[in-house]
Amino acid sequence: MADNTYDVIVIGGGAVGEVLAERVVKRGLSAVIVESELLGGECSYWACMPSKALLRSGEALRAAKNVKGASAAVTGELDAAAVLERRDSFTRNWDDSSQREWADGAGITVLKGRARLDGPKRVVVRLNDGNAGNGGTGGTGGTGGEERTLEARHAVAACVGSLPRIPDIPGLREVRPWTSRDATSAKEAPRRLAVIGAGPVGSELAQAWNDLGSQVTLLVAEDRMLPTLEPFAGEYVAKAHVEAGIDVRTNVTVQSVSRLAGTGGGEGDVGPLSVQTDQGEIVVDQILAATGREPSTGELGLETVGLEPGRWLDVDDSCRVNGVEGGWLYSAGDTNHRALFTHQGKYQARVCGDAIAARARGEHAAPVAWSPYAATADHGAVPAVVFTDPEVAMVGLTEQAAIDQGMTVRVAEYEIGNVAGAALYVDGYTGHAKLVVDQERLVPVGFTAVGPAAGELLHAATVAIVGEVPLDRLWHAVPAYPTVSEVWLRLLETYGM
Ligand SMILES: Cc1cc2nc3c(=O)[nH]c(=O)nc-3n(C[C@H](O)[C@H](O)[C@H](O)COP(=O)(O)OP(=O)(O)OC[C@H]3O[C@@H](n4cnc5c(N)ncnc54)[C@H](O)[C@@H]3O)c2cc1C
Ligand SMILES: NC(=O)c1ccc[n+]([C@@H]2O[C@H](COP(=O)([O-])OP(=O)(O)OC[C@H]3O[C@@H](n4cnc5c(N)ncnc54)[C@H](O)[C@@H]3O)[C@@H](O)[C@H]2O)c1
Repeated sequence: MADNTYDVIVIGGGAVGEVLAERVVKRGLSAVIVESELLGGECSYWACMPSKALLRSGEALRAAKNVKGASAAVTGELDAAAVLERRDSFTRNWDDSSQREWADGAGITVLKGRARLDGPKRVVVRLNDGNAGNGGTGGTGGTGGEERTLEARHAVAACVGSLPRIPDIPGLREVRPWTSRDATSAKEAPRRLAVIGAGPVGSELAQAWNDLGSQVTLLVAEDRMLPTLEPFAGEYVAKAHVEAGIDVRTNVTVQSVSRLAGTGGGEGDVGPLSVQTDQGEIVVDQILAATGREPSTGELGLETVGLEPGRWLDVDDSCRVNGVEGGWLYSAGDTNHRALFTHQGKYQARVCGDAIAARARGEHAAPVAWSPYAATADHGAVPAVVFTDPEVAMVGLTEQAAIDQGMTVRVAEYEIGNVAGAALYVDGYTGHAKLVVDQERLVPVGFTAVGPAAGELLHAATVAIVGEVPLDRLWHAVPAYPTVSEVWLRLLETYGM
C-alpha cells in the first residue's frame, strides 16, 4: 500500500513544477509531482525549445550569408526536413523518459494523472492509463482510471501553466485552427499560413514557418508588431519580416473564418480556409491562433478551497495564493499570471520552494522585497527575448510603462550598428537600443535592444536594473573592445555622461 502523504504536492510537472519540487526536496522535504501529460511541460515539448529549434537554422544561414568571406561558401537553401528533424531531437520525439529519470535521481515521486484539489491540503488524482510514474520514493504504480487521494503535510503548489486562447471569431473554432502546440510540432509546412496575433508567439512562428517554406500572412490587430514593447522593436521586426517575404498587415480585424469546398478528391480532401478581414479575403491552407493565453484552472477543484475556478491564481510575492485559509496553497509559473516566461516561472519556483521549506521549519519567511522569499524581480525586472531575426531583448519597463507608473524618466537611444563590435559581427548590422533612466534615483529601469544576437546583451542590463546600479557607477563598467556591448558606453554618453 503506497503512502499517499507528502510534505509538498506539486500539481503540474512543467519546467516550473519540476524546479519547485527539486527545491523543496533539496531542503529536506518529500515531494510528489502530478503531471497529466509530459514531464517537462509546454516549454520542453510545445513552446520554447521546439520554437527556438525551428528558428535557429534559418538565423544561422542568414548570419553566414551576411558576413563577406563566409557568404560565398553558402550556396544551398535551408533544408526544411533537417530543421524539423533537429526540432524533433530537442523534443526527444515527445518522449519524457529522460525527465522521469531525472526526477527519480532527484528523489521526486512522479504520478502520471490528472489532479484536482479536494479541500484543504488534499488532492485527488485520476491516474492515466498505463500510469507511467517513476515509481519513485513513495511507490507509485497504479492503473489507468483509478483515483488516488494524496494528502500534503505542508503545501500544495498549483503549477498548471496556461492554455492557448482562441478568440471568438466566427468560424475560427470550427475550422480547428493551429495553436502554438500544432505550430511547434507540425511535420510539414502548410503552403499558405495565416497567423493571427503578433505577440512573441505570432512573431516567432510566422518567421519559422516562412523560413520553412510557407507563404505567411501575419494579421496584426494593432498598428505594429509586438505592441506591448518599445515601438521601435516591432518596427524593426516587421521590416525584416516583410523583407523575408511575410505579408504583414497591421490595423486589421479578422471578421470570420470558414472552410471552402475541397477539389472533390475523395476522403481526406479538405478545402482551404477563407479568412475574411476588414482589409479583404485571404485564402490559406492553415491558420494559427497566436492570440495569447488563458488560465488552465477550470477543472482544478478550486471551488473546494473557496476560490473561483477558471481564474489566474492571485499570489503574494512568495507565490502563496491569497484568500486560502491556512495559507497552504501556492502557485508559480504561468498559472499566477505574473510573468509568462519559463525563466521567470522557475525563479518564482525557487523563491516559493524556499518559502515553503522555511515555513515547514516553523519560520515566518515574510516575503520582504529582494529577500529569498520574494519574487521581487517580477515587478519591474523581467527579462525577455523574442527570438525573431533580428532578436528583441528587453528587461524592466518601457518608457511608457515607467511614465504610467509615475516616474520621471529620461531615455538614451543608439544605433547599435555604429559600434565597432557590431560592424565586425555582421556586415551592415542593423539594430537599435534604448535605455530608460529613472531621473529621481538616477538608475536604469528599462532596456530594450533589437538586432542580431541582441539577446546576449540582455543579462548586463538585467544585472544593472536588479542591482539598481547608479549611472555614475555604471559608467565604470567598461565594455570590452570590440564587442557589441560597447553600446552600453554609447548609451551612457548619449544620456550625457
Ligand atoms: C510557442 C511558445 C514559445 C515560448 N517561448 C518561450 C521562450 O523562448 N522563453 C520563455 O521563457 N518562455 C517561452 N514561452 C512561455 C513558456 O512556455 C511558459 O511560460 C512556460 O512553459 C510556463 O511553464 P509552467 O511550468 O508554468 O507551465 P507548463 O509548462 O504549461 O506546465 C504545466 C503542466 O501542468 C500540467 N497540468 C495542467 N493541469 C494539470 C492537472 N490538473 N493535473 C496534472 N497536471 C496538470 C500540464 O500538462 C503541464 O505539463 C513560450 C510559450 C509559447 C506558447
Ligand atoms: N521568446 C519568448 O520568451 C516567448 C515566446 C513566445 C511566447 N512567450 C510567452 O507566451 C505568452 C503568449 O504569447 P502570445 O504571443 O500568444 O500572447 P500575447 O498576449 O503576447 O499576444 C497575443 C496577440 O494576439 C492579439 N490578438 C488577440 N485576440 C485577437 C483577435 N481576435 N484578432 C487579432 N489579434 C488578436 C493581441 O492583440 C496580441 O497582440 C506570452 O505571455 C509570452 O510572454 C514568450
